[in-house]
This record gives sequence, C-alpha cells and structure tokens, in this order.
Amino acid sequence: MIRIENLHKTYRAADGREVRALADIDLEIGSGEVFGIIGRSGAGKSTLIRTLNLLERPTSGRVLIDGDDVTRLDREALYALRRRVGMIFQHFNLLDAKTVAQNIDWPLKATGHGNAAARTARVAELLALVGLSEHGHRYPAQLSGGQKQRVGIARALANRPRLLLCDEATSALDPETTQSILKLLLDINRQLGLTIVLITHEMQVIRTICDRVAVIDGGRIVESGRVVDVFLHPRHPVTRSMVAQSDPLAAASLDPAHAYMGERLRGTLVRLTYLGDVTYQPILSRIMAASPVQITILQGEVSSIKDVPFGQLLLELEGSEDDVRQVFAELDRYRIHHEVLQ
Ligand SMILES: Nc1ncnc2c1ncn2[C@@H]1O[C@H](COP(=O)(O)OP(=O)(O)OP(=O)(O)O)[C@@H](O)[C@H]1O
Repeated sequence: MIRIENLHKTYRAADGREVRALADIDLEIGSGEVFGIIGRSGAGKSTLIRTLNLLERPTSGRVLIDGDDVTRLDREALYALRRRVGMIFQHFNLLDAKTVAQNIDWPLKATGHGNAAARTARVAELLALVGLSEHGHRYPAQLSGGQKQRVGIARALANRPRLLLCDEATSALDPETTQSILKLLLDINRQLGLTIVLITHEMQVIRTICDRVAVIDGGRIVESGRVVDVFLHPRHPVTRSMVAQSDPLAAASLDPAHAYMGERLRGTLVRLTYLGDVTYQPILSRIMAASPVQITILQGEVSSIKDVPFGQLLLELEGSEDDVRQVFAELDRYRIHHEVLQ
C-alpha cells in the first residue's frame, strides 16, 4: 500500500541553517496493517508522517501510495489523494464554532458528497461508529479530550479513506482515555480494513495496537520489525531505552545490574523469552521435574501483543555447569530463547 524510497528532508531554518530532518528512509507498509513510528522528540516522526499526504514535501526520494508517487501528483490528483488519506492530530484541530455534526459534515461538504440528506445520514453513521450518537449538536468546547478525538476520527473517516494517519493522536489524553481511543482505532482497522500509520513517543501505544514498528532517531530508521520481536529483543540503544521506560520487567532485564546485583544472587541470572503456543505450555515444570537445577523465578510476565502471546521470565538457576547447560539445551528444544545476564 505504501512504499517509501530513499526519502530525505532538509529544512532551512530562519537563520539560513540547514536542518536535516529525514535521511535514507526506506519503508513498506502493507494494506490493512497498523504501523507505528516511534522516536524521541525531534527524531523526525512528524516530518515523516506528513510526507505521506504531502503536508510536507520531501527534499528527495519517493512516496508511493497504491503505486502513485505522491511527490509527482498535480493539484487535482493531490486533492483526490487527500480524500483517500484521513488524518487525526494530537490537539484534534476541530472547528470550535461548529457543532460536532457540522465538523464531521465539513469534509463531506468540501468534496461535494451527495445531497444534504445523504450527508446527514453519513454523519449519523459516523457518529454511531465513534460512539457519539447523542452528541451531534454539541460544540467542541463542551466535550472531553477523548470525545474530541472521537470527532476527529469520525471527520477523518468521512470520505471513506483507505489510509488513516495518526499524529500523536493520544498524547494529550489520560491513560484510560488513551486506551479507549486505541481500542476504537483497532476496531475501525478490523471492521473497515483501514491501514493505519501512527507516530508516537510511547512504547505502550505501539504495544497496544501496532503490528509492526519502525524506530526513528536523528532522522534515520534505526530499527524495525514485528512489534513483539522489537519489544522482546530491542537492539538499538534508543529502542532499548524506550522499551525499558514502558515496562519494569524489560527495564530490569535490559539492565540487570540495577535490579539483581548483589549478594542475593547465588546462581546464574537468565532471561527467557518466548512467543506463540509455547506460552501456554507447562514447559518450565517439565524441565524442572527432569533436572536437579534449582530454578527461582525472580520476575515474569505473560501477556500478548496484538494476537501474539508472549512470555518473559527472569530466572536464577543454581546447579552444576553441566546441569545448567542441559537446561539450556532443553529450552532450545522448545524454542525458548535464553540469555545469560549475569
Ligand atoms: N519547519 C521547520 N523548519 C526547520 N526545522 C524544522 C521544521 N520542522 C521540523 N524541524 C526540525 O526537524 C527535526 C525533526 O522534527 P520533527 O517535528 O519531524 O520531529 P518529531 O520526532 O516529530 O518531534 P516531536 O515529537 O518533538 O514533535 C527537528 O530537528 C526539528 O527541529
């Protein structure tokens, strides 16, 4: 659906200095995917997402959406593209002087969508989709942040886009409202088969709804892959620090010196990670039954990222070198990844 090839963006700042915001970006995003772009402040996230609908024009490189190079579209084609690409924003960007229903109607009116009755019916459908059927007559100032973002989503979907861009869409919301907006986005992705590209600085957002993620730093993609793989085995220091901030267990195992150094540890400190069906099998108890090695669980998490179950455990193993090696061989046999931390 989206192909980004060798994309570069350089801004010229007010003092004439050149600021390189993006360099060597190559990305492919499939139809129906929820794709996250994460990075620290100033990494280039906003610039990158805004090149997808040409709110920002790249300095060089190509952005193909459904095979069309958006950097080469004429005015009319660009206008048509923006109808196929919806966008929501951190601060909602609603029209304060218009009601909720008028805000949602606005893109329909602008694109000459049907007559007034057809538009009213479409607005009602969109209000129901985002759970605001009772609120069409209200003004944005009378809504909570979460409700405002729901209006933003309804407005972005009005012209039935195939792609939705989310620019820090939950950054202004509290954690509970964030979860409800992410759930709505996921429902919409599933119901409508809509492709979603989002930018965020929060790993928790990525974990909750994304299939794949790219980590951007200094304008370059430094790591990318399936969310569950990047989350369990972050390689780049920026990714490691973002994962650690989002999850206490990851923090401890990525930097075990913090949590487990000291006299308390008698054996070998090991981190296990595993995915898929193996998550729900009693493998550890089988290994324990067959081995003299003493296994202490220090910390653990069994959860899922999207539909992929995973587990990660911090264990202390006490036993002879040979017996511990035997435990590692058994873990390998069950495709449980192990890392000796200390
Ligand atoms: N219009 C502009 N003129 C000059 N420099 C810019 C402009 N817009 C962005 N930049 C610079 O480009 C770099 C990338 O900015 P961008 O806003 O894309 O990052 P970001 O990851 O979205 O950051 P944040 O999370 O803080 O919004 C930064 O160094 C920023 O200062």
